[in-house]
Amino acid sequence: MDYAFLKGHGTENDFVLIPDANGKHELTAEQVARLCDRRAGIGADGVIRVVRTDATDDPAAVSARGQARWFMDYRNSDGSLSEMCGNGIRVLGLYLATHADVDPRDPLRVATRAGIKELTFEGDRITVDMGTPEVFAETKVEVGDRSWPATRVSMGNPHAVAFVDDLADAGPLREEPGYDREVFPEGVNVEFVVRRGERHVAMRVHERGSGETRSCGTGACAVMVAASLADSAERGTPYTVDVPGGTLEVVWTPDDRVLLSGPAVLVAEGVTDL
Ligand SMILES: N[C@@H](CCC[C@H](N)C(=O)O)C(=O)O
Repeated sequence: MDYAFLKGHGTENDFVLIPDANGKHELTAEQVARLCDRRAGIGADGVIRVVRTDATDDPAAVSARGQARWFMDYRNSDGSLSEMCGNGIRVLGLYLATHADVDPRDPLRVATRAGIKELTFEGDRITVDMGTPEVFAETKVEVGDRSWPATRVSMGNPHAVAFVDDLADAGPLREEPGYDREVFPEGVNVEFVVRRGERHVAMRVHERGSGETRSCGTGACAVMVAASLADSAERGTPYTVDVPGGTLEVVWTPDDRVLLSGPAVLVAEGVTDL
């Protein structure tokens, strides 16, 4: 069956969007993997089904009815579900502001599996209020025979943030880094970070369910939280987070919310039967 799609990215973290206002296109894991296939499919780090909260029975959408009109049904490229995607939700916001009756002069509330998030638009920059981070006891991550202590942060989805001497230390990241499966029974996104200057870091990420990607919005937030704690930085101090695909800005506000800002781009739209 043919259905519409769009392709977009946020700092080169790329997504296939499936507009599904009326909830007619439930996706299987196999379908998501086909769409994300970079040779036989459209190619992406993940798929976002854009569905109205009153048109799906996903519990996160059901509980957001009356507070958010749209739900981000996010899948990693292997078909697995994730709670949250910081770049994806900004691309979804751009799609709604350009293709639906969403006025970008107003804040937009979007339901996710990690709760309702609010987006604000400023030209081609979109900011998402990611809510309050949770920081847990230190853990560790491994690549080959190397291992690093890591800060465990939840941005609604799980992250382990390791400060390294050089981003090349993580190697080609073709395989999933090692981590404590008791701490992360549902897998984890692993970030490798170096300092670039004051309140300025650079990272690489191995995403749960997608492999190494060129950016990760929730990952950038987790990295900023870990760096800010290590720096004992005053809340409200903006951090610049360089990712392979661009640059993101992250602020941890005095009222304990993490704001993620960066570009979002739509590059194509069409019809597929994948
Ligand atoms: N790229 C995303 C995160 C996508 C989900 C992640 N792989 C997970 O499984 O939690 C972002 O921009 O945050």
